[in-house]
Amino acid sequence: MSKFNLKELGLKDNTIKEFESLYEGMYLGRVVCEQKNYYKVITEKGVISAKVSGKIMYNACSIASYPAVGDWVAMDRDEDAQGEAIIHGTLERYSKFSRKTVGPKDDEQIIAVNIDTVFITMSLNNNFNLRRLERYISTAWESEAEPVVLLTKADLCEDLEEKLLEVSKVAIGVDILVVSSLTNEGIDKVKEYITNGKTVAFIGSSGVGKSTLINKFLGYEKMKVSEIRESDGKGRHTTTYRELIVIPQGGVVIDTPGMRELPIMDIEDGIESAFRDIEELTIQCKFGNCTHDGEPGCAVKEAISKGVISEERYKSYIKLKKEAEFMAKKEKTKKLKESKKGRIKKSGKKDFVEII
Ligand SMILES: Nc1nc2c(ncn2[C@@H]2O[C@H](COP(=O)(O)OP(=O)(O)OP(=O)(O)O)[C@@H](O)[C@H]2O)c(=O)[nH]1
Ligand SMILES: [Zn+2]
Repeated sequence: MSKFNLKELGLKDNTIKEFESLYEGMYLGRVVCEQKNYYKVITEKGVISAKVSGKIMYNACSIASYPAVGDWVAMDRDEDAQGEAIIHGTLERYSKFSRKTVGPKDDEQIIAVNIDTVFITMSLNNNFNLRRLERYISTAWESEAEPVVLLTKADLCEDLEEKLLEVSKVAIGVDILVVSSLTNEGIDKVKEYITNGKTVAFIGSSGVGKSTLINKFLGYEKMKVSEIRESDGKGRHTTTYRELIVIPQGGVVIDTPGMRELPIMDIEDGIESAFRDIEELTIQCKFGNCTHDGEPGCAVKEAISKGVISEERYKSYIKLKKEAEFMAKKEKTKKLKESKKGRIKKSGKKDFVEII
């Protein structure tokens, strides 16, 4: 008898179609977590251990081509057999939240895939930073999941109205929720997104209260929560790896370790969506090739001088665009090199412990 209904775990019709056409005789599962190349995968019968086939390893172009938390994978061994199942393929992802790895390398690091909603979690005390929020929102739009801004620790905020106004100016077209795990304010609003067949991910800095919230949805303390010094808002990293969690009342949650930085990949489309206010203005500039740097009839400069758009937001937009353009160029060169080389071997070192 089946223990889990895969549709309730987020399986979509397109994935089923793809699976049936490509992986006859195999079975489907969803990656729960990954550590040192070993995967935990949830199937209809329960959670099993798995590893990728030699062929996947051989053909992998980068770490990002390996299965990630939230992926649907095709496996060949019967779930009741002893030992690990072998993953033979990853089904197409309908959304992917990723960043550039921290440090000098330009590799992509996948944070979560196949998510319907990405909760951009930011606390209303020390962690509050609009520029960082813009970075997260841009990445979230690029991911193809629906971004929702989740402002936590409302109980520690004394100027909520003001902060909400500021957030509403940068989170255009994005739902904004305010919660407190201490008073339970707003928790039900978050629950509305976590329903049967839906997958949500909590993303944000360390210590903003992601695990505390997830424990609330679970009804028990699954996720370790570390004490945080409220004086400077700094906390130890508690969540050390990404994990997919099935919520008993329905829905799937992906918890991710707190991020210190969010270096971006080539997310130009995401930036366009996040900064649609500025993008719309650029079309109104007198000159089609306006650089918004002092030309006459510049709608962007005019909006800034009138206070419609803040100078800081505009600078943030330019900075992100430059970063994304740089990454786009890098990606292009890298793809060219890869196609010449054929493949890249995965190094043994993995990124599951996220001290970043
Ligand atoms: N005052 C207050 N404290 C909270 C709230 N939510 C969480 N905290 C506290 O904030 C600290 C960090 O919470 P976590 O849930 O571990 O934060 P996290 O985002 O999961 O952190 P990482 O696992 O490091 O990414 C703990 O001391 C919590 O008790 C809240 O709504 N109000
Ligand atoms: Zn202009």
